[in-house]
This record gives sequence, structure tokens and C-alpha cells, in this order.
Amino acid sequence: SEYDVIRSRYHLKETIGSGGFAKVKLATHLASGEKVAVKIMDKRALGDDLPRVKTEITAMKELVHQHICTLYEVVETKHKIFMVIEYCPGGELFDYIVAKDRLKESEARKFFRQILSAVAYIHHKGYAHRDLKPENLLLDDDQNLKLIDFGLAARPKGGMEQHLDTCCGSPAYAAPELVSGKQYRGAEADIWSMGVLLYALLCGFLPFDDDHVATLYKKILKGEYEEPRWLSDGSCDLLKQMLQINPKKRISMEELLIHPWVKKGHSGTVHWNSKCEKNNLNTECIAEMAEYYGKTKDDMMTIVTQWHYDEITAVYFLLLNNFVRGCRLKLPPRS
Ligand SMILES: COc1cccc(Nc2ncc(-c3ccc(C(=O)NCC(=O)Nc4ccccc4)cc3)c(OCC3CCNCC3)n2)c1
Repeated sequence: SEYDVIRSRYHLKETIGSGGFAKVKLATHLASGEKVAVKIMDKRALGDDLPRVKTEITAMKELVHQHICTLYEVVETKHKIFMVIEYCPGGELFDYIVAKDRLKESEARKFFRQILSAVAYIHHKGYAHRDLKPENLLLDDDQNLKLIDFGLAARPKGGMEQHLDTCCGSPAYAAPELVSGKQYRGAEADIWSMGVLLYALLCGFLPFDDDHVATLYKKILKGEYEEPRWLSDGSCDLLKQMLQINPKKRISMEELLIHPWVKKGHSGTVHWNSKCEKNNLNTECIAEMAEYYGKTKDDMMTIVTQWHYDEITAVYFLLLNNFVRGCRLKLPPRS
């Protein structure tokens, strides 16, 4: 069947998410036992949206960052596209906030700095996310955040018309210029969404909310929200600068990265550069793979740097993700 290739390398388990035309299953990589997420799409169901999946795969190949879920492997068959992606055992930030009611300022700041790091990185690479919300921020097993774009919203920065009702669920995180259908800049809209995210982290509820979408739009366009008494003056000031209705008056990414509230209690500014770029290979992972595949390190290096996003790419990134977390992944001798 169409699943033969993917099943030869992964043991597919329960479905952990489904949205639109994608289904995500938990799976284990047979060779290493590592957990992965397998996003399964049917080309027939995708229809005209198929190019967006290709765009998403291109984006993920370019966006390799410590706070973005890594694409490990792509398997394409006649009717299916399988994307093997980094699995986050901690689940969604959304559930984490709900479980804790709301976060202390210091914990909110820790997460917010990681979100800033991921979003500054994708903006630097010429992308905007456009659907920043707690459901698209996952926790790994060290309580670090990984940004994902489950709903295929991420696109090149230029303001492409996005009809909210078609593209994503709740507009609660969408910027005023976006909900009013004006031309907008993706990067500026992302800053607003991060403001809504920060508010949700600090308050445990949304700044703009309503059961009726039309009323919700009005509240977003008005830009008025409650400031609960537990918010510090610093938090209120930062939220005010991010939730500016006029995108030109909104704080920029550059200003955010050095903002006193963001820097408070931390040694430096937010490090948004990638620690795992593909152009500087991890030699220990290469050595481990060379032994496993019975190649010289040079040959292994050459094979990996072709980035075919096949089994070799998956094994490299799986080893790298464990290396970054300080635990060595030993590949068992090949059968
Ligand atoms: C333990 O219980 C739990 C409970 C819940 C989840 C988990 N873990 C867990 N790990 C990994 C995933 C995953 C990662 C990436 C993608 C993806 O589609 N990437 C594409 C992508 O990120 N593009 C992109 C990124 C940045 C810029 C541009 C493009 C798809 C799925 C997952 O999914 C489940 C869904 C469920 C619905 N809400 C969203 C997550 N879940 C674990």
C-alpha cells in the first residue's frame, strides 16, 4: 500500500491531531526508537492547495532552529505526502497555560523569549508565520517551546490576502489590519499576535474574546482590553506597545529583542540565531552515522550534506536533537 515505505521505517501509532487536510500520528523511528510526529496528507483531498504543502516543505527545510520543530524526512507516494517531524512530548502550550491558570511573570518571560527567538529567526529568513497561537507552540521534554505551523499559514512575508474564515480557526490572535481585510505586512501582524500570546501567558485568558466573530472583530479593531491588577507596570507597557492598532505605531521586532521587560533577569538580549543550521554539521553525529552505515566520515559528510530529506537526513537530525539535549543516542548495530 501507500504506507509501505513509511511503515518500513516507522511504527505508526495513534492520531494526535487532525486539522483541515492533515492528520498527525505519533510514530516511533524503528532504527532508533525515537518518537516522531508523522503528518499525513492526501494529494487528492488537497486539490488546489497542493502547492501550499510544497511551500510548507520548502519553508521547513530552510527553517532549522532550536525553537522550531524540525522536519526530518519527506516520503511522497502516488496519493500521499508524509512529513516526518520532530515530536514534542510536552504537548501544546495552550494546555499548559490552562492547567496552570496563568503563568508567573518570570515563566511567561522565559517562554516569550523563546517565541521571540523563533519568530525573529523566521522573519530574518523572509517568512511570516501569520497564525501564532498557543496551539502552535509545543513543549519538548525540557520545557522548551517549539514553534509549528500546523495549519499551513506560514508564507513569504509580503502581505498575501488571507481570508480568516477559510484559513484558520479563531481570529482572536489576528491583527486589526488583518481582520479588516486591508493589505498588511506579515511581520507586523506577527508582532500583534505575539502581544495576544503574551497577554494569554500572563492572564490566562484572551484580551479580545467573544462567541460571535463579528463582535470579536469589533473588539480587535477597537483594541481595548482589560489590565488585570496582577499585571506589573512593565508588562502593561510592553503589551500596550505590541497591541497598537496602527501597525506603524506597533513596536518592531528589533525594539522587542532589546526591550527592558524582555531582558529583565536575563544576562543578554534574545539569541535568535539558529544553533543547528545545516551549514555547520555536528561532527560527532557524522562519526556515529559513519560507524552505523559503515562509511568513512568524509563519505558520510558528503551523503548527509545532500539533504535529500530521506532516512539519512532523519537519522542525522534525530541524533542532533539528542546531542543538543545532552543525551547520546546510540544506534543499535544494523540488522
Ligand atoms: C503529549 O501529548 C501531545 C499532545 C499534543 C501534541 C504532542 N506533540 C506533538 N509534536 C509534534 C507535532 C507536530 C509538529 C509539527 C507539525 C507541522 O505541521 N509542522 C509544519 C510546520 O511547523 N511548519 C512551519 C513551522 C514554522 C514556520 C513555517 C512553517 C505537525 C505536528 C504535534 O502535532 C499535533 C498537533 C495537534 C493540534 N495542535 C497542533 C499540534 N504534536 C503531544
